[in-house]
Amino acid sequence: MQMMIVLLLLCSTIFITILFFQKQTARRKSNTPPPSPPRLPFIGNLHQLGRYPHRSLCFLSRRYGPLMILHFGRVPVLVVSSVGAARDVLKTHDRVFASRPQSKIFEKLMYNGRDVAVAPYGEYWRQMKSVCVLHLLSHKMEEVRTCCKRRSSVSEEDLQNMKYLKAVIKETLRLHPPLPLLVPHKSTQEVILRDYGIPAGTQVTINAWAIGREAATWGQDAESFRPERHLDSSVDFRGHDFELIPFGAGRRICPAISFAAVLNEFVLANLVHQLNWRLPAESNEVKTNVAESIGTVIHRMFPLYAIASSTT
Ligand code: HEM
Repeated sequence: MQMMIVLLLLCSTIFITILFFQKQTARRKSNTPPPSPPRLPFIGNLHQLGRYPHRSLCFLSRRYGPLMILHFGRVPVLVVSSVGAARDVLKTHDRVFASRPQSKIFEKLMYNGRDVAVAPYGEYWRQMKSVCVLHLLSHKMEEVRTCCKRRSSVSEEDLQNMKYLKAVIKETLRLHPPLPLLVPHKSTQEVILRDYGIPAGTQVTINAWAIGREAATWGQDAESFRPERHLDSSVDFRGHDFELIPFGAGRRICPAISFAAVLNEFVLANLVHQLNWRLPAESNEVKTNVAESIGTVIHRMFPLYAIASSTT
């Protein structure tokens, strides 16, 4: 009997000690912030962003890792640059990171910050988003469908079979996402991400451009435009596959994905089907130069001139 009591006491002491150490380690881990490149007074790391922030951040992430903290002036920003880290933020902790940072620019340009795209996470945003999806976009999609049916010689059934056309659109969005850093997110509570402590109120930037070019996912030819890679792959841009997130993922995903996909496919299919296309003789260099120009969204620095002629 005495032996049993001693054994029980011993087991509970071991158990309590393990619990204590686990708690201590978790506390130590949660106090560790993600790595940061050295910063300058006042401007922080702003000088390292350059003309193409998505490229500079991708370069920095190779040294500091898929989760790093940069300072935009005095504001700490968590930069997310890998498939796994994006999944952690946009899926595992989706609710925590579903808010938006507020800024004077958003206030001035986006209806006092009340536009659905920049509204903080909460009841107002929820209502705006459901209105947006249910009414505006479904109505617009119907409009596109009826209008396309009347004017187009490519039907929706035809589109289902145009596997290569869909692959071209996917490959374009992989290498050239119009919003390479998505729209900034903000955390609303403290969270531990891959052993790093992320305080509530942290601004988050997700580098969809870097993720779309990750060699570990896309192979050694990740930088090449090769639509064929999508023909036998189930990876899609609808927010389930974190390898391809030009529309974001999780609660803040672009509500217009279906609308934009249908529109892109119809327009491209009809342009190719109804017209013959050729390049002006002198434009060979421009044709291959896909340099980016920075604006609200990324676009070509050198416009592509092409000559259309009737197929009849
Ligand atoms: C190819 C076309 C498009 C692309 C690549 C795109 C991409 C995106 C991205 C990356 C986001 C932010 C996702 C995030 O924060 O994680 C977004 C949000 C949003 N997009 Fe789009 N978008 C496109 C077209 C459109 C169109 C045509 C509309 C409207 C008709 C639209 C309406 C919105 C709205 C309202 C949000 C904010 C959602 C929220 O904050 O809850 N988008 N889009």
